[in-house]
Amino acid sequence: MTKLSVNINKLATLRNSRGGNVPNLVKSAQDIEGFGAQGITVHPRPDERHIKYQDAHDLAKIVTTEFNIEGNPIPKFVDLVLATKPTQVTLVPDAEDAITSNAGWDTKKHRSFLVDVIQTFKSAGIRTSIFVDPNKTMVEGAAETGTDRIELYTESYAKAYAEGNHNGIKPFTEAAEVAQKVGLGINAGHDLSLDNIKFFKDHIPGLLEVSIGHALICESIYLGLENVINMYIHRLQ
Ligand SMILES: CC(=O)[C@@H](O)[C@H](O)COP(=O)(O)O
Ligand SMILES: NCC(=O)COP(=O)(O)O
Repeated sequence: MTKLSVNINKLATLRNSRGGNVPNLVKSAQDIEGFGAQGITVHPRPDERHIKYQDAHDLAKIVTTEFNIEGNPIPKFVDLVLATKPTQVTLVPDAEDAITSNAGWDTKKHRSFLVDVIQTFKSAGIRTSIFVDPNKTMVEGAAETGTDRIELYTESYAKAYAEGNHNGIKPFTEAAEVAQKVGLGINAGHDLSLDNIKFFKDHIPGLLEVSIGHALICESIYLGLENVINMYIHRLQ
């Protein structure tokens, strides 16, 4: 079975746009779990443009499924993860000014840095995953860092699939086969959606978990519109 971890960054974006606490992230996470999701993901960025560091503390107290914190392991992120002790930390090499994550780790170049930081998290009992492109060398390099899992960066697959090109899955299937050979668990994420998730799942052996945020929240808004508009109309009669 592949677990669904819902990334709630976008709910925080919405909340922050008005100040205040609507939508309430803690209640949303509890409801998302109640609706069947098997995990909650957050990706606090250094500027706290959506998830605030305090959100990670608050969520750590109430998430009963798998709590996954993603981010670039700068010192204050490392401290946050060690203080909140999520089920999993996913290391992402994103620049401070990146709009969203846009590349996986160069696991060869950053090997010794990754070995150290992964050891720090694993010693604290936190499962580790590192964000990588679907590239054989990078996946083999990931195995040398001591990480438990990799997260395959799926943007290129999602883009190709949206353009009707199903060959975009090939490097991901190959990367997953390499990961299985070297004993790494496999997660995936970025731009996965209701449209592309089934084909992805069907072609990735051993897919343990997907984290999905942007599309899932957009789909929820769109698929909820009719219901909510009808509720307003009913109250206005
Ligand atoms: C790591 C990853 O793939 C990202 O998709 C990320 O978690 C989303 O971050 P933003 O919500 O800031 O775009
Ligand atoms: N790790 C990927 C993630 O958490 C969500 O990415 P996206 O669905 O917001 O692109």
